[in-house]
Amino acid sequence: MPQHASAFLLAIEGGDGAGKATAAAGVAAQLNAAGRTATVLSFPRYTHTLGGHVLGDYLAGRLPHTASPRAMATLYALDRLESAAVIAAAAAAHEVVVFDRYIASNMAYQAAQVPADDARDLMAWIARLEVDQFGLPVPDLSVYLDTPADIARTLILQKRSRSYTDDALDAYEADFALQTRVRTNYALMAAAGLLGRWATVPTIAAGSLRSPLEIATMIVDRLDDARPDR
Ligand SMILES: Nc1ncnc2c1ncn2[C@@H]1O[C@H](COP(=O)(O)OP(=O)(O)O)[C@@H](O)[C@H]1O
Ligand SMILES: Cc1cn([C@H]2C[C@H](O)[C@@H](COP(=O)(O)OP(=O)(O)O)O2)c(=O)[nH]c1=O
Repeated sequence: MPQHASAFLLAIEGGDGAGKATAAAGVAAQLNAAGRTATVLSFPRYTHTLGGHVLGDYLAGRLPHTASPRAMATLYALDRLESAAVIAAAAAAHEVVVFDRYIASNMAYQAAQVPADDARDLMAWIARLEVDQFGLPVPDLSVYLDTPADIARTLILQKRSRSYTDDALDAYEADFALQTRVRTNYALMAAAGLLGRWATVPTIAAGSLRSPLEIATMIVDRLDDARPDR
């Protein structure tokens, strides 16, 4: 198996229904077709980790009470900590590891649950927890898929059924105001370069959704901009 000690870590980020899973799969397919080995890791890993199982129960509304944003952030971070060996193995065996959500999701979503004035502090707290304390790698590039909330909602409702809930919308997806704050947080993180380098990819052009192929191509172009020597 080829070893790529310095695999490029590409995080696909955005709100629910922004098209992340589709884009992540498309990017990996394009890279693999070009002979550049790539794999996708999706977070949360609901069925693989203890943290993921608990999160699935929470998102499906099966837990008896709400948890604080810091407690929730810790569960999501635990899911990644439990996956550290899987991340390392993927990075050792591929040139590019594509994350379908990563640490920035925790920052965007949990900071959307606190007053706006406290959002930056919570984002910094999560980055310290995951990177400094848990030792998780910072991505080489995070791509923010900028999909307007109304389009994203339509896409969510088209989505296949999920492992942790039979509902069409999970607890976060059903909260439209939350999705708007999440988008604001992503824009802030991308502008400030929190958690490393960012590129924003608008999924809408002239009022219509770009094709999955076009979106994947735009992301691969950003990846090559970030790593011009490869
Ligand atoms: N560019 C696109 N054009 C048309 N449909 C799309 C596009 N991207 C995603 N979809 C569809 O929208 C739904 C949500 O996409 P998905 O990639 O699962 O989003 P996310 O992972 O961000 O929640 C899926 O049914 C998917 O097939
Ligand atoms: C990975 C991650 C997700 N989230 C949130 C974003 C989503 O609203 C929710 C579920 O993630 P997601 O995998 O996008 O759910 P789905 O299976 O519906 O695509 O968890 C965090 O708050 N922190 C995290 O670290």
